[in-house]
Amino acid sequence: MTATITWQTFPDGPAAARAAGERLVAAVNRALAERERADVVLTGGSLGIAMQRDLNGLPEECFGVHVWWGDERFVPLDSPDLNARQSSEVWGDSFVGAVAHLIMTPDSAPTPEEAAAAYTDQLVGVDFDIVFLGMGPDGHIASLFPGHEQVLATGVDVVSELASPKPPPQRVSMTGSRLRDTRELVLLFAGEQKHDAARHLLQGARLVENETGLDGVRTERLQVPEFSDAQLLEVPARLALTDVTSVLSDVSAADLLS
Ligand SMILES: O=C(O)[C@H](O)[C@@H](O)[C@H](O)[C@H](O)COP(=O)(O)O
Repeated sequence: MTATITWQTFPDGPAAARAAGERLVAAVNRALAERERADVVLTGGSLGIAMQRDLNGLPEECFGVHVWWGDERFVPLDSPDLNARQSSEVWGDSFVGAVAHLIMTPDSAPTPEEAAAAYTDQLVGVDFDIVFLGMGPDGHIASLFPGHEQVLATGVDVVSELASPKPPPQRVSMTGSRLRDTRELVLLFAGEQKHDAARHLLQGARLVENETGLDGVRTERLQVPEFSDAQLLEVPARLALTDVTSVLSDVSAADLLS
């Protein structure tokens, strides 16, 4: 099935991260108002962590907010590499009272497979309000890497990765189908080193709308084709392109397509 995605362009990575943080706050407040519960899925990486800093507008007490991680590095709880640790270190007073659903680490799970199975159990019946994903220069999202069979996993919510090309090698990741099953999805990336992957990401896409708001933010809408398994394996970030996806970046789609 084809999808129509939204693409917003910002002057730089920090500005895109701030916009992502605003999306997070809006999604939490809307979900709390509607169902007294909000389920947000965070990610690691430079912008994935930066967007969680200085959040304005969250309730002082975040009861009913459930925080999940789309992927986690399988490292000890006290490791500086742990995505959840990096998140909580930038939260400050945000998310007081929220439930943080940590993926098990080697402190409590003997293997990444067991951590993946335990997270699968926790996720039963959970509806995501918003999912955030970063993209690596190789086109990976979460811990779904080009050429790795986990990219095409179906009928399973969480997988393990034992040989990640991005250190650390052992990881746990939600699958493409679980990450796509959300009310809103934000794919966030910036920097020259990501532009090649972004060009590939948009292969076969067609620009259908283009406007610049009063705030100077350019918003484009693009139709993306249905991707084959081979195309998903080549650029796993294609999994993130759905009708509810907004890409927040420092480069416009038009520039990448030209
Ligand atoms: O744990 C991780 O490493 C991630 O979840 C990973 O998918 C990350 O989001 C991208 O690699 C982008 O990271 P950068 O923004 O640092 O390039």
